[in-house]
Amino acid sequence: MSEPRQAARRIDGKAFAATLREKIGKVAADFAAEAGRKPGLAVVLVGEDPASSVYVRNKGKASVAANIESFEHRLPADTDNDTLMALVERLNGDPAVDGILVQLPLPAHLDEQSVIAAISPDKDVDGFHVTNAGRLAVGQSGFVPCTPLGCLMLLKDELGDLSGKDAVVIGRSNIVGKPMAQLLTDANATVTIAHSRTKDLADVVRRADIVVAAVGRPEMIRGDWIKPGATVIDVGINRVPAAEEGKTRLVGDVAFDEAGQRAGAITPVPGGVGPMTIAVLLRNTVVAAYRNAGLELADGTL
Ligand SMILES: Nc1nc2c(c(=O)[nH]1)N[C@@H](CN(C=O)c1ccc(C(=O)N[C@@H](CCC(=O)O)C(=O)O)cc1)CN2
Repeated sequence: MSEPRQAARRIDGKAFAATLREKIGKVAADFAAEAGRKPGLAVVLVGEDPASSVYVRNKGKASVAANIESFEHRLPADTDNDTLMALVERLNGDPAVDGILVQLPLPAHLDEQSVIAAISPDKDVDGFHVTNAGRLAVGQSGFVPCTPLGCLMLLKDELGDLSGKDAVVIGRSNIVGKPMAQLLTDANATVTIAHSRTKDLADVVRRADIVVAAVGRPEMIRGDWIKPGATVIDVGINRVPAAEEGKTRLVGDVAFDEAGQRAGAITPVPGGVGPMTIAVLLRNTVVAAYRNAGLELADGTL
């Protein structure tokens, strides 16, 4: 009789992100000594979505702790497109602002695409502007979206070289799925992008050495879909009812306990990919500051 598999290694994104933020803080301090000012990050929140408010507050706190100037702009939920665009234009022209981020999702009456398009590509630290998406697609340096870049950092830390690995990315959003697939391809993995119309999804996942789940459906990826020893990166952050009446809890897109019996390593939710999103945002802001000030940041520093 075979022994039951040992539980997977837990990839600690929270600890990895803390170490990265510390390093970013030192590089930001070096920048300030050289440029005579701190790197600056402007975050714009429209409305009062509770989760978005928390993320924006956390971005401000993390910026300050990493020697980055934080400019927070909170606008009422009924802000119109022209007012938001005017603020973005003002931030584009502000020399103290190196990075601009408009927190998503925006209220339904606002046009997300036109707002993102209005951000200067050189200040687009979210990496959502088509110019930066295009730069990533053709291998030019630009800004890479924070969540997929954070996932890649965790994967490289866990596996080292990704060459020749079979990877599946479940989800094809512009913010996570597509850039993730591009980053894995650039790292010489063989990549499949799966989505809601993929046939036999479980079989596609079973072939993968690397699974990145970004579908936004609680615990959709089951344990018996996971190839033994695979590395599983769970991007999902889903709030579901908890056992205790009236309470909620967070779960990922992967059934963590089941998958953890087969995977070699797996990110938890919370404490996996989520904290990397903010750490990489700070990293992109410091990189933007160096570029905008025309100063040299040695390759591989961050
Ligand atoms: N303009 C942007 N909007 C949004 C982005 C983004 O990258 N740019 N990503 C998400 C939200 N997000 C950052 O904005 C974000 C999500 C989750 C976390 C995080 O640390 N999550 C924790 C759990 C937090 C909780 O208890 O709710 C974790 O996973 O451990 C950070 C940032 C959508 N919008």
